[in-house]
Amino acid sequence: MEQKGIVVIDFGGQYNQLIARRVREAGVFSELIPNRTPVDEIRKKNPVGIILTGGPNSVNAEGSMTISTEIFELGVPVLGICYGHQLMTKLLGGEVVRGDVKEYGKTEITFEDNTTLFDGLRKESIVWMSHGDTVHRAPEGFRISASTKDCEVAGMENDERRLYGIQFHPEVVHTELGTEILESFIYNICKAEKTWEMKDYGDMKIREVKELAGDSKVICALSGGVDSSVAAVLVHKAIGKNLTCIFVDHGLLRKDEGDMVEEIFRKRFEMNLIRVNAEERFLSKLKGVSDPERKRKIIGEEFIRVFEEEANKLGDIDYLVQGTIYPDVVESGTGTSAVIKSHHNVGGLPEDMKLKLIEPLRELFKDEVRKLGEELGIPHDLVYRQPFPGPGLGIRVLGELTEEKLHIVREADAIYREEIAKAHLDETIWQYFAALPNVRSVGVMGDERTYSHMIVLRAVNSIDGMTSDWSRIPYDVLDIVSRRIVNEVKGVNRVVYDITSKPPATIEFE
Ligand SMILES: Nc1ncnc2c1ncn2[C@@H]1O[C@H](COP(=O)(O)OP(=O)(O)OP(=O)(O)O)[C@@H](O)[C@H]1O
Ligand SMILES: O=c1[nH]c(=O)c2[nH+]cn([C@@H]3O[C@H](COP(=O)(O)O)[C@@H](O)[C@H]3O)c2[nH]1
Ligand SMILES: NC(=O)CC[C@H](N)C(=O)O
Ligand SMILES: [Mg+2]
Repeated sequence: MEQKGIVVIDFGGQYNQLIARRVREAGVFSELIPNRTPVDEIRKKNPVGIILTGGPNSVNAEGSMTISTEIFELGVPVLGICYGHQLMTKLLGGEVVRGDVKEYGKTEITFEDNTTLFDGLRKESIVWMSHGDTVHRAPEGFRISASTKDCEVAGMENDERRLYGIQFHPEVVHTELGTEILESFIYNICKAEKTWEMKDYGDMKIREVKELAGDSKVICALSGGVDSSVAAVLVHKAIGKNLTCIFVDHGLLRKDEGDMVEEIFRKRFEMNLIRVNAEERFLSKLKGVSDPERKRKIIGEEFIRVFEEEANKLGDIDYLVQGTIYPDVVESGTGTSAVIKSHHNVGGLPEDMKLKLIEPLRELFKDEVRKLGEELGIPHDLVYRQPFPGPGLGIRVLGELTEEKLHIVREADAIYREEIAKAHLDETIWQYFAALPNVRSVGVMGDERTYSHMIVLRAVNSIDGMTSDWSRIPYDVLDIVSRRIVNEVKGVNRVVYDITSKPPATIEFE
């Protein structure tokens, strides 16, 4: 029987779809399936290998996600990653404990000599971790293949049974040898054949949209950002003039952004575009609300109400296109994965929504969307714009929004962006912005006491938005930005720079 690639079993981790994507990138078909899938069904798929993903549970907690031990008896190599590594340990008789020291983000690791999984790789490298539990004792028959300062069993293997466990995440780009390690599992251990190519994704989606929409009219939620621009161009190729894009100025955009988006879009694209100025209705709905998830849900619902009204004006419209991408989906919670934040376009949608969604980019990550955008002929500078979240400054002013705070963060952000561009750092930093925490502190300005707002600057390097590290912006640039913000933006007396990676932080603050 033909072997069908690598099955990735979902225990609710943040990077699960990323694992399947990395396997496909390596040239082997891969799909993500729920952990409740009966082992018999997995057997029928006849996989060449199985990967158990990470997840938010603790294997020792009651009711935590699990799988039948038959999975280890299929004669197919199994790689457990993070939660998967811990689960393999527990199910096979080893011991998992709450670690004294937890590891989040960048971690130095040492690979042992003569391992199978790390064969041919240098001994010391950097991996990305995100765990609180730790394997205290590997199951019988396993030997330790890697360790870190705080985690003795960071890797374990049992060649006879072809079972492998690793505590770190090889699927995230910040793990230095991640691709090599996954390829070692795929090719050296599973002996998979290269049969999968990620081509014609755009053509496939264009065909799907054509079939779905037929001759009917469709609207597209367009922010001027990367994802919705790519989605709009793709759908436009499928249905042409039947597409109308709707850009909402919700009063939470950056300085001058509304006019800029409108101008660029009208100049560069031949698509119908409606701009809706909805500042007042968004701000009045958000008045007095300080909980981040409440804010996200209010913004998500209000977006849809605006789209519904515009759809009614245009006549008979069933479909709404959104530039939703996979990180929006997984961070909003999928049932197995935890809710990290409800992205307005997924977890923030109202329940009583009438428009049906078309989301051609839903399985993709940011860097894949960019590649697709260039293939569709969208100019490089548009495709490589930095991301800006749909809820905008609404989640960059932490806690309750006021006109004053929005003004402060907008001005500070504009200065920051101007200086980053002057220093030619805008091409290399993935995303950078100012945020306003709900904190005041004491300062002394012109010999007088001040008690004013603090601005936080954030800049991160990432590829797919799933993990990130903070950018090492030269001190001189930070110095100019700080001085300009305090001098030019009234109501600010302190500027700090965020030096946290994701995980444990996220890129945005709410
Ligand atoms: N101001 C807006 N007006 C209309 N639709 C919006 C607006 N902001 C966001 N959306 C919709 O929500 C989706 C998700 O927003 P998100 O910010 O993740 O994507 P984007 O703006 O298209 O791309 P980027 O990540 O580059 O900012 C968008 O693709 C778009 O469909
Ligand atoms: O469409 C969006 N709707 C949202 O509600 C939202 N929240 C965060 N982001 C963007 O997603 C990426 C990952 O963000 P976080 O690390 O903050 O979760 C970063 O690029 C964020 O800017 C959003 N995009
Ligand atoms: N990323 C993971 O898979 C984490 C596993 C488990 N929840 C822990 O904290 O150790
Ligand atoms: Mg955006």
